[in-house]
Amino acid sequence: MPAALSVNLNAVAMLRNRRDLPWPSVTGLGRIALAAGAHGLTVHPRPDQRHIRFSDLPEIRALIDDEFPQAEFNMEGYPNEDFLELCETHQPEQVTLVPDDPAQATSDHGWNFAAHSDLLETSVARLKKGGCRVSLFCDPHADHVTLAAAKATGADRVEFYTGPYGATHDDRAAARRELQKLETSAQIATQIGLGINAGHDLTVANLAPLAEALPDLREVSIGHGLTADALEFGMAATVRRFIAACGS
Ligand SMILES: CC(=O)[C@@H](O)[C@H](O)COP(=O)(O)O
Ligand SMILES: NCC(=O)COP(=O)(O)O
Repeated sequence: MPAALSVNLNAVAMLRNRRDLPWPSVTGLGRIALAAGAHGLTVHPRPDQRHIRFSDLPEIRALIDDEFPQAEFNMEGYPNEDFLELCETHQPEQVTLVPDDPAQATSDHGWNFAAHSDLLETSVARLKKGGCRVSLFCDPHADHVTLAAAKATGADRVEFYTGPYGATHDDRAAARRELQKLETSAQIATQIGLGINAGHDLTVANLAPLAEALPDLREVSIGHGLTADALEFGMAATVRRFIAACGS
């Protein structure tokens, strides 16, 4: 079965937040993504709301419930009390717990599962009680001990952090080395019964080799590269609309 695509709306929200105006519409672009066949929508609301605002969450929940009931809402974040309460309120189908510090520009590493086992076990149990699937952000070179610690938290899946793979760009030898690490970790995860998600800096170019190397990949969440492509491939048609609006 091909990996499901969850479209991350953080980049759209960040663009929207440049002005005190309602466009680009986070929910509107979420609707376009789901109508085009995306399996779900991902948001990573951070405490400072610099991308997704907490006020976006009920609209996205309603979009899925009212128009795309088969789709999934995936909320990513650090499991502090505020985030856990947001999840309880908006009931995403999946929560991805990420070890982000509020000062971090973006997510750049997976959990140290053993060091944070108490926090993770408690959070996973609380979220699962509310009916969510729980995934934990995980380094791409995770070994058996690390993945066993992830499994021991009670989580359903891990999301492999693909930033280092994405950073290899067109260095094919480096990309192969990063893929090898992901492939090994993914095999261990599958053996011990953890589902596999992946995300960060994925693109059309690097997605196919990843999917081939990780046959059990369940879901990819993609925002930055997908939004960049949406701008690039939508630019010409948009310029034509504006030229037409300038008059003849
Ligand atoms: C968990 C993760 O990998 C992140 O990629 C994140 O959700 C991206 O968010 P930003 O686009 O806000 O950096
Ligand atoms: N979990 C990763 C994600 O949602 C999107 O990451 P990116 O494509 O914006 O790097």
